[in-house]
Amino acid sequence: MIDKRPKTPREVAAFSLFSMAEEGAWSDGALHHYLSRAGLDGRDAALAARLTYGTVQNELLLDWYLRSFSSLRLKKIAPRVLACLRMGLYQLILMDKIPAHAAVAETVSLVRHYCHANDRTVSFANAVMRKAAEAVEKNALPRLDCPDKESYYALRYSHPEWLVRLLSEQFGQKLTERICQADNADTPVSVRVNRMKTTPDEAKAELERAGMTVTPHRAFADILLCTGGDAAATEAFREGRITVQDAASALAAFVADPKPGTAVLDCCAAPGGKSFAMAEKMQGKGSLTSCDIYEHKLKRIQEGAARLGLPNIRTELQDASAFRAEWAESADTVLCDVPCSGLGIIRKKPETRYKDPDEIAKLPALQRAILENCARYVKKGGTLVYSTCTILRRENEDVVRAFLAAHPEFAPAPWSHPVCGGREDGMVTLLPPEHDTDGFFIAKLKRIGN
Ligand SMILES: C[S@@+](CC[C@H](N)C(=O)[O-])C[C@H]1O[C@@H](n2cnc3c(N)ncnc32)[C@H](O)[C@@H]1O
Repeated sequence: MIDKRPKTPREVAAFSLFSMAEEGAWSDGALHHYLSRAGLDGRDAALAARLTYGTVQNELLLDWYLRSFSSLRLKKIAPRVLACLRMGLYQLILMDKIPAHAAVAETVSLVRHYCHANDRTVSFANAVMRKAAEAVEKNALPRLDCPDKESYYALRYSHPEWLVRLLSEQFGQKLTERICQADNADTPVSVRVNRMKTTPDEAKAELERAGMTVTPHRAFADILLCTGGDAAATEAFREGRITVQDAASALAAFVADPKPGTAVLDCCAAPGGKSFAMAEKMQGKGSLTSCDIYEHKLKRIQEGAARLGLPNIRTELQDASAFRAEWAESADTVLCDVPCSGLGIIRKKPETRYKDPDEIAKLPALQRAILENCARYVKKGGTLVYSTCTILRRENEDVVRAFLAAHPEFAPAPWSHPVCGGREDGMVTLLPPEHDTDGFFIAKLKRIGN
């Protein structure tokens, strides 16, 4: 992280982008870090967030424009300078409230002060920004001429073309465009109310008193959507009356439906969101074993359980693809919330879209191995839930269908919820523009027998 304390929204955004480029930081983590150091007021903090996320969300489009204004190939531009120019073009081309002279002057100032730039580099940045400002002013930006709709969506909404083509095959062109749009929209922070400590009405009033605008989720009573503040910095959060969780993730716990006093295994549990929701449904009674393959992540689960007042969560370091003989047929409910491409949560983590597609293609084999292994822990008559935060069929229905074909002892278990209605085949793919949730997949299966 950069040592200097940022003082302005643009400095916060630029430092966040530098940390992403130089240290592989996540956008939300870097932004949170620099915002906490800057101590900006609410409006400036919102501007810093918009500049950071907007630049990442539109990176491919901004680079496409940049190529027509830059005398240098993008590969030849130093990473910090490139980040500043992208953010500058974002303000000029895609934001409507920033005066052009401010976007130009502030970008050049960032390059001069924070990019180890010599005079030539500063002049270069100035020339790029001035050319872009002139094109915007004369309404003479280059047109996005693309050979087909998929390549247009890929450029317009800065999604990799391989992803847009896969989504288009699965969902059709219209819905694919809406998914890409939703991925770039401002998203409220979603919190789930801990019913063991408060009610949705009380939590809403408390968050409003803390200055936030709070809207209950249209179909999920425990979920409140918050804007205008940091829900995780409130007393309600610190004292465990709320936790940050999307409706889709909370829905997975609802679907698992663990009863008080039963034995539950959460195989890929960190940082613990679904374990917490399940433990609350169990009213703190029974045993919930929350496993992860990374020891340091178990601490996050323990801290969350303590904050929320959930005595029945126990953590275990365990590889979900490796068999633990003593756990065979021991759990009433098993949740496999497997590692996945994360392509359903682009609206929260915009850089997820730029992950290596070759790495993503390897995931179904691991997901299948985890499901196969953890299914062995389900008691006869027990429940197995498989979930991901991706919307790619090959990580979702394909994994579950292959599993069911090989395991006649399991069958789909129907369920229903106002978020998505009745699911006769036990499965749902949630989409941000349709369900007001993250993109997500949930499948509920039952082990046959008593
Ligand atoms: C999608 S996240 C789980 C999110 C979590 N269920 C929640 O609701 O907060 C997947 C988790 O699986 C863990 N993981 C990855 N490979 C694993 C494996 N082979 N066995 C167990 N956990 C694994 C990751 O460390 C990560 O914490």
